[in-house]
Amino acid sequence: MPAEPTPTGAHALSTTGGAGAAPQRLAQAALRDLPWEVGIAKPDPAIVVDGVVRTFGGLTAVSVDHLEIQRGGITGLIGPNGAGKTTLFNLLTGFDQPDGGTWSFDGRPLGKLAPHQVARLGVVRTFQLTKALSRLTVLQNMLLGAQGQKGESFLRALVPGTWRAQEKANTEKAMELLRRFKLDAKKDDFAGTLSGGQRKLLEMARALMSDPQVVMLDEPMAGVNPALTQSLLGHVKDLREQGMTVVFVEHDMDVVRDISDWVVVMAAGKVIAEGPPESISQNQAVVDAYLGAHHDAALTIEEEDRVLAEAEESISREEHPDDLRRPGRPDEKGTDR
Ligand SMILES: Nc1ncnc2c1ncn2[C@@H]1O[C@H](COP(=O)(O)OP(=O)(O)OP(=O)(O)O)[C@@H](O)[C@H]1O
Repeated sequence: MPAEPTPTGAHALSTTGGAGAAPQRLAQAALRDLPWEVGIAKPDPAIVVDGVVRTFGGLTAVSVDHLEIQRGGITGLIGPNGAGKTTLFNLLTGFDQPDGGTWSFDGRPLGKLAPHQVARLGVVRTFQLTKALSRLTVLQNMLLGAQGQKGESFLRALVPGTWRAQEKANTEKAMELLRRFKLDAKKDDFAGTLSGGQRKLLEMARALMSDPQVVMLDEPMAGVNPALTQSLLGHVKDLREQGMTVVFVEHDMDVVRDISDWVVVMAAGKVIAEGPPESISQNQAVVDAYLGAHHDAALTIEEEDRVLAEAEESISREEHPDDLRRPGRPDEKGTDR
């Protein structure tokens, strides 16, 4: 465990009140000086999770004892594949229900609410565009966002009359967002014709149609080319500048380090570490559970040797498929059985 910094900033925040300063700057300052402890209380939490457990058969996908997400900050959620990040997102936004536990936004319990109800309260998440959505235009997708992310019941939202009264205002808002995300020229294109990066931008823009206070982004940079990555990163930072609370799942540690004010690390369903980005690589539990196991980690010399030996073996097998008595194959030497 790293040495704990003195929590001067958090206390300074609560005593000075920071009159006139931007809320997001205060959030960042407060987070910077918090102890790096799992479950640590935040000065001004937007989301509080308590004892949330989700099992699938015998597998515990999520088991989070206590987690607070600071208002106005960007929190990165990382962990190896299968750690439970997406399941936690699903639970917090009403797309899945837990076996037990409670969670709240601004002190209001969010349990047992449907996704569009959670969205109406101000918490939205991005999710993969479905095939059906790809057959709607960019603008239609945006207008669906205004319906509070009903998701799969989008057909109902398209029935004339259910949204006509608000359509003009919503269209203006949608166009404004599309301009911001540089997608306005594509408003009449089918979403399915957009590139991966443009779809991510559309997802983010659509999430903003319901004026959220908390935005949860599930791998916003995945599949995005480097040119658009910078643009997406800029948009995520913009959300914070506008006072929103951002939680995002990401595998790319450079991205995590670049934009996170705070990082939460999950492994096997549990939060195993939290702290500012610079704390993460210093935490042995994280290195063991996450960085060491991660597919992006550089190979050690021993691993490289093993991979090379396996490749040579495989090439040799292809070149001499009939040579079953080749030396170096343990199962044929009769010694390893
Ligand atoms: N609907 C489901 N039915 C059965 N098991 C599930 C279901 N959803 C998730 N799981 C399991 O729960 C565990 C957590 O999965 P989850 O997708 O939340 O992990 P993750 O951290 O988001 O992983 P990744 O980084 O690969 O997206 C995994 O073992 C997964 O196989």
